Amino acid sequence: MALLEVQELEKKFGPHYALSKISLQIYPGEIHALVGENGAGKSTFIKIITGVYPQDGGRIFWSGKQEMISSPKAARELGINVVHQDRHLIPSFTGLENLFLGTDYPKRKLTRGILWSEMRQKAEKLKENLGIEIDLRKTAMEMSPPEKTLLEIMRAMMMNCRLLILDEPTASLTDKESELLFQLIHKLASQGTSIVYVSHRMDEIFRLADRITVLRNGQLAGTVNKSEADKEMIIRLMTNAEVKNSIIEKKFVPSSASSVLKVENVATKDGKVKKASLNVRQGEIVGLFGLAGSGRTELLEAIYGTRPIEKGEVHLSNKRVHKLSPRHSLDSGVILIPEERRSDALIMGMSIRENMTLPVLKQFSNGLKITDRKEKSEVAKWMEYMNVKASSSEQPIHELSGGNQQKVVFAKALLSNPVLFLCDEPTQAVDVMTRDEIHRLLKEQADKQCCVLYVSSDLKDVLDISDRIYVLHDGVTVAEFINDDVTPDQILQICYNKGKESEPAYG
Ligand SMILES: Nc1ncnc2c1ncn2[C@@H]1O[C@H](COP(=O)(O)OP(=O)(O)OP(=O)(O)O)[C@@H](O)[C@H]1O
Repeated sequence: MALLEVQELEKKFGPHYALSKISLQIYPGEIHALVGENGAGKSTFIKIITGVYPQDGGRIFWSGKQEMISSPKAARELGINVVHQDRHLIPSFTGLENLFLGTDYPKRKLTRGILWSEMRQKAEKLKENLGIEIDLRKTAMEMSPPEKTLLEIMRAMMMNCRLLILDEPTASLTDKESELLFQLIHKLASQGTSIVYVSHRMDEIFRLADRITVLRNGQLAGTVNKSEADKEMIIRLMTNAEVKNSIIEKKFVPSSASSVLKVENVATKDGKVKKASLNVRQGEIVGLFGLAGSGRTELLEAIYGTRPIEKGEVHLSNKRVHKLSPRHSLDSGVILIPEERRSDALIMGMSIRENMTLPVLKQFSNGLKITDRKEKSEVAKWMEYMNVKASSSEQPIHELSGGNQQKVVFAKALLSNPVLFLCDEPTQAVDVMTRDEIHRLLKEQADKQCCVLYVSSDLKDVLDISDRIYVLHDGVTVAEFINDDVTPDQILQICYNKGKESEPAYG
């Protein structure tokens, strides 16, 4: 019997169906992947079965019994837990405190004092059962992304989870860290826990899933056994179109080409970047790869001017910048596409149009007022170009799916005609077609004599797009490769062999 069965599930936002007559079953111990283009309805489905949204139609059965999942608490009581991309941990709490969050701490009968030793014992037992090595004395903010994911999975299992939903769990993990996470997922499934695995990364889906459900425009495009499917078939189900294989040609930009960015021995005040040196030339796409905690985001922030530097020099177009700041970067045509785009790149209360044109309103002014027509036609052009799925440019940005928000961030960046893109995980959470689209677009920009510094935790992503690659380890740039015949292994060897301290925390 299915653990979870939904029949003809529906959800409407205004006149628009986000989900229409979805029926599927999840069996005990099954790893079930849920895939679909950005805006296909995956998050809406998860929100309904975890009690965040009420359904507008259809039925939900749990172990054969019809249920109304009216709140997240009701979902947890049934045994349904979700680990989100935006992790739900309290940063200043220790691992142990976070683990017991939302549960009744065990207390002494008379004094009501918390029984920490009992909590520790329970946590240790769970760690042993799951084969997890993690230091629960660390606070959540001291933990690396894989450690946080583990902690959330442990927390779910603490609550007797029977259906664990993982929403893009590998988004900021490297291949090796992901591989270890997969082992844990298999272990959970073999112990009887059902897994719903949401991801845009096809390799992982085929590596992990028993069955794959594809959503398209809020409808069920199909559920298939992995053994009977291949990537092309899944993409066809997602898009209803033939697969285009786009390979980005790498180019060799000679060292005599004019330098747009030069970073020399930069160290940040907080010590996250210790000694970084690199250069990016006109027309070039340069990848920056490192494990979680290597300082890749921090280096981009230092260059952009949001993370103070203590030592070293940054030169833009051969001029040393003495006072790095976001204002100076914007004025110099440097754009940062941040990893935390929801909080750092978009204003959730504003519309798509307002978000896109806010930094460049001057472009649309005739000296006296903003010319609406010009603004709207530019916005429409970029929305079409980026294939943003929305009811209109006036739709509030918070109503868009995660991937469509990412597309708006890109469109906004393009509107300001940058000379240098600093991209931090730009393809995170976007579907495979949009990933190719973003690559193509950056390539086009580079061909127009712009240039790109590209950070991604997905090594394949870096190898697919970059002309040259720097490797960052513990805040230090330790290697540089021309991306002609360099292999993923060569790069990972450097990352892992440079220091044992960056070993991921799995047992
Ligand atoms: N609160 C809301 N108000 C209005 N429309 C919404 C709301 N939440 C989602 N939608 C719409 O419902 C549709 C499905 O969105 P959903 O977030 O479920 O997609 P998704 O498959 O999870 O996409 P992604 O891969 O980009 O995260 C989209 O068209 C989205 O704009």
